[in-house]
Amino acid sequence: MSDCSTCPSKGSCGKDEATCGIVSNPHSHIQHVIGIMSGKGGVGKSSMTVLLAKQLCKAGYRVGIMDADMTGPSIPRLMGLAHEHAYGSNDAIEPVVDKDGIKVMSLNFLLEDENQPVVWRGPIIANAVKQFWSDVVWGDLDFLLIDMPPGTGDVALTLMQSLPISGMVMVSTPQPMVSMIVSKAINMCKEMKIRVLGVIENMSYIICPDCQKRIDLYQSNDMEAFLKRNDLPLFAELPMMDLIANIHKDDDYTSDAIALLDEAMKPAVDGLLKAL
Ligand SMILES: Nc1ncnc2c1ncn2[C@@H]1O[C@H](COP(=O)(O)OP(=O)(O)OP(=O)(O)O)[C@@H](O)[C@H]1O
Repeated sequence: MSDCSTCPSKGSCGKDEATCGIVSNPHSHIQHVIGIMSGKGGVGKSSMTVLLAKQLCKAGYRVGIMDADMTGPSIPRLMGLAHEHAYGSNDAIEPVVDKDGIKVMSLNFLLEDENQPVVWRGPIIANAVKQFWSDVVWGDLDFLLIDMPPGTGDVALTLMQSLPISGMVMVSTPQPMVSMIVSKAINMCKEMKIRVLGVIENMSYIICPDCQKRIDLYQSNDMEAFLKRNDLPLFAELPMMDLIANIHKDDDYTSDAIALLDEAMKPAVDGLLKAL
């Protein structure tokens, strides 16, 4: 049964207790449920989910990731957990836990082979994603980050209607077409009465390997106007870097590369904590 007193969205939610369909797992106590959304595919939403989780974990928070991108689940690979499986009984599933203690649930952990496609109709996918909330034993978490499916379709709608999302972080890239599509996702959140907390601009620039100078990839960027139009803060700008593309092998990188990424991600974590 839904229970507003234990809900992470208590105080910021537009649903009413009588009609709310959120059924919490009695073994999960989650303080903040944060969705990571983009509207457009391929902009780095899953990568940003993983980077945020790693940074929050480094800062001492207890973190989980729900991979709700059911037809294109990439979190296991990005977390270096591609060969793991999740196990459980009839009504409880244990998440996979990574080397740093980040708890992860993805449909790929339930498939025999990660290359197996999920050819399911929308309502079945929607039910499966709801089970990631109700049946997974998340335990005590400060943050559950949800890697939302790309776009503003059926599964995104189900998640917004059925899960107590405290706020959404939008991921964009510096192209006008992307910000137009991300605007649709922002407007969807508004309609669903879910607070958009801020924006991470990914693939904003590259760093010259010789002089370490920042090189912006596009001459004109309408991000400032986009943020103003939507009254949103820019949490961080992330460079294109090999380490992000290979985040599952972050142990192989130099401390300089790790420090550079930490520095780029720090404002994103600070922005998120401030917005809550
Ligand atoms: N800043 C970056 N630097 C280098 N590569 C990146 C960066 N951000 C993302 N990538 C790479 O771009 C590809 C797409 O990233 P990712 O899967 O995170 O995007 P997505 O928005 O979640 O995609 P989808 O819509 O398919 O879920 C991946 O191969 C990822 O490694």
